[in-house]
Amino acid sequence: MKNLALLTDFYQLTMMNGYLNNNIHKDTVVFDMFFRKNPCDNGFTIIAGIEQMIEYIENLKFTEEDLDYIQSLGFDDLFINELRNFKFSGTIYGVKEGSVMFPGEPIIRVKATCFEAQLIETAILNIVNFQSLIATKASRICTAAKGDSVFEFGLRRAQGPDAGIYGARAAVIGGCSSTSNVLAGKMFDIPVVGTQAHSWIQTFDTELEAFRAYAKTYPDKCMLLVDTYDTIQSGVPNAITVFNELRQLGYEPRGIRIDSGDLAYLSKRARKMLDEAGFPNALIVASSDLDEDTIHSLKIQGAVINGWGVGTNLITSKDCPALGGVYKLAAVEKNNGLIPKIKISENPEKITNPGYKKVVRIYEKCSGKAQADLIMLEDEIIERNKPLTIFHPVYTWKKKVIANYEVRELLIPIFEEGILKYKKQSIQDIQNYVKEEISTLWPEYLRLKKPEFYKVDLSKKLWDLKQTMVNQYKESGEI
Ligand SMILES: Nc1ncnc2c1ncn2[C@@H]1O[C@H](COP(=O)(O)OP(=O)(O)OP(=O)(O)O)[C@@H](O)[C@H]1O
Ligand SMILES: O=P(O)(O)OC[C@H]1O[C@H](OP(=O)(O)OP(=O)(O)O)[C@H](O)[C@@H]1O
Ligand SMILES: O=C(O)c1cccnc1
Ligand SMILES: [Mg+2]
Repeated sequence: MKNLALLTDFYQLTMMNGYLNNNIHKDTVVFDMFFRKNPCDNGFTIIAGIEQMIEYIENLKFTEEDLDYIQSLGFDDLFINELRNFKFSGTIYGVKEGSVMFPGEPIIRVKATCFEAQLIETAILNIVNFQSLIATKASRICTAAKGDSVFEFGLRRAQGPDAGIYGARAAVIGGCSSTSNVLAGKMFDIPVVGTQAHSWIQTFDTELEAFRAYAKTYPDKCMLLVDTYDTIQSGVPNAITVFNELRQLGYEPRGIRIDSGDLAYLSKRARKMLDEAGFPNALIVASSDLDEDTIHSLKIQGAVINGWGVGTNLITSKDCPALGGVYKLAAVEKNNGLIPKIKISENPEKITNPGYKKVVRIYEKCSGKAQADLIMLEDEIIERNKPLTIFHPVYTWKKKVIANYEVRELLIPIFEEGILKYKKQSIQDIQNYVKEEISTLWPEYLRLKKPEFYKVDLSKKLWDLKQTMVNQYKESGEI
């Protein structure tokens, strides 16, 4: 990964310089990254970008050129010298890449000097927010496609090169089978696939010539774009002609792509024509401004489509263009102990959860399904042989007693005192992990429209701490 040391907001530098000036820059603090709302009103969020966050931290070093630039912004030698020796030496816990997470839960927990923890806020959010957004959008589209292959075709519409590259990675994590993006294919070992554009068909004098030329070059992977002129009158009949010629040469065609028109009607007609011509295995791929709603609707209409090429709406997450992950101070170290910190807000949902925390997922033993998540203070222990009572953090009378459960801690070590502990995984393994994670959720949380809210509760101890701190503030005006 390129040098991203300057990929931060200016105020992080001014605060770092201020901590240094006040000689508190080596004080340890704890920050949590979390989000408040699932993208696209989905029932969950898939976390992606953990490996890029790791690369960013590992490569975090200021070059002399960077330092010259920072100095030109008005900082003094003391600050520049401190930055010259910068190396991340803190501890980061986070969820495994591909985890399914919910609003309010710590996704990444940084314990580091305030100098270090402050610098990395912006890049962590930039990296993890975007990839998690696209992974979640991809998962919605793949859910609508019900197991059919979804091809990521969005590079030309992505918000710049990085979004195209990392969006393709996230799309595959979320369930897409491949990308058209060759650079992303190389960087992340993602399968790259493609058909041909209308320009290929238009370049030749006739559609039939164009199909023949393509089949000659790629006899064993011949997928033909049939909608340039008239899908039913010319595209599909010409494709069948060329498929018959290929078969005589001993090759089986791959199929056709339809990129415009009424995809339900055209796919049904095309399927019938291909079947009657003896090509029941020829695939029908559709593209054209698709998203989860259109795919869902096409399925209901009985469209006969085997694969879906999805570009713009996926790579830009068009209906929900940002995931609002935030990074909030939760504790500061004083006399070797961590003092919890809280951010008060008029909006109760925005009051942060104070303290050094962890998050656990509670699974029903018999079904293996996730029941609820519990945010707890790090030193709390669940006595696993006893029933567990959880309660709603706002409507506290809403209680649930869970017996026969298993518990899993979701935050795992990523860096311990600057040393990398996280084992990177192949993209295929991450995609499989996402599928496993989703399979632990009851179907109510998987609905694309109005999914059930998954329970994310606070432990009694954390809830008490939060109330005490809020009350203390309300009574004295101070924390
Ligand atoms: N049967 C269908 N039901 C619901 N939506 C459909 C159906 N068929 C196509 N669509 C969607 O309708 C939209 C049609 O787009 P548009 O009106 O731009 O025309 P087009 O068919 O793509 O033609 P062209 O590319 O020639 O302009 C696309 O978003 C497509 O996914
Ligand atoms: O529709 P999307 O989901 O963004 O998928 C990618 C689109 O990119 C290509 O055409 P392009 O949009 O460049 O031109 P066209 O729509 O005129 O075919 C392709 O044929 C798809 O239609
Ligand atoms: O290979 C394709 O068919 C393709 C690639 C990018 C965008 N649209 C289509
Ligand atoms: Mg288009």
